[in-house]
Amino acid sequence: MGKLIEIRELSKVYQRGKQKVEVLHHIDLDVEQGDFLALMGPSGSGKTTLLNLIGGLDAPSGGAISVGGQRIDQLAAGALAKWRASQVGFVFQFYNLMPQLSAQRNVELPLLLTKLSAAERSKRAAIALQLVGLADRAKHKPAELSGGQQQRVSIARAIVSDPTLLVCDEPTGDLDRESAEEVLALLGVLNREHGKTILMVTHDPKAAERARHILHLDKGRLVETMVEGAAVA
Ligand SMILES: Nc1ncnc2c1ncn2[C@@H]1O[C@H](COP(=O)(O)OP(=O)(O)OP(=O)(O)O)[C@@H](O)[C@H]1O
Repeated sequence: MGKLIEIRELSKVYQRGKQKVEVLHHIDLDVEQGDFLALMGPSGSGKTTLLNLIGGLDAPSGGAISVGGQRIDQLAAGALAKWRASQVGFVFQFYNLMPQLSAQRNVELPLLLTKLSAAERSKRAAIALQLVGLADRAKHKPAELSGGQQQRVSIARAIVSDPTLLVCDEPTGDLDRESAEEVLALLGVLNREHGKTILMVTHDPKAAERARHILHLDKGRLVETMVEGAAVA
């Protein structure tokens, strides 16, 4: 399938008062197109930081990140935002839906940044909601949906722009087992049948088992895993 993500010598330093704290230490990682990668590790090990760098939400302190051949660490803020809008879908633990908007309108939101007509936006959002099994909930507001349904709306929002990469930060962290399984099954379908490359941070070993590979981060370093084809470069 080929390589989608190439990370070399990636580091991230946060300034805390006068102190510098290096939370990622020279990370090397390759991710194949079509992979489904679970990222595990203790609290504070840098998982969210790494995910946000790969998704272009934050800039590294050093090193290189290429996604689809594009050096995203070298893009200026505006170009990075454009890249992100077209290439990455984000799924968060607490859904981050707009409470006053219907499911349909929430899913349409990323398309407001495009030149698509209102009719086309509406059509694409309806298709995305159908794909996550919530066509009949399009008019509901988030408060009128269960946690699992809200997370599926947020997944519809993440895929509505047809991005290559889905970045999921503890997507099942706020869900009961049954809803978590539904969300994981949906991510599996998006990976296998729609070719989405998925990076998922999780604390849940059952969630991690649904991925193709599991990576462990410890104190800002990737540690080798025993899983087949471990992707540490
Ligand atoms: N904006 C920031 N400024 C300063 N320090 C930060 C910032 N963001 C994160 N950190 C620190 O970086 C370290 C790694 O944080 P990160 O959120 O990436 O860890 P994590 O592995 O995702 O943790 P958790 O599992 O608890 O979500 C932590 O020590 C955290 O306090």
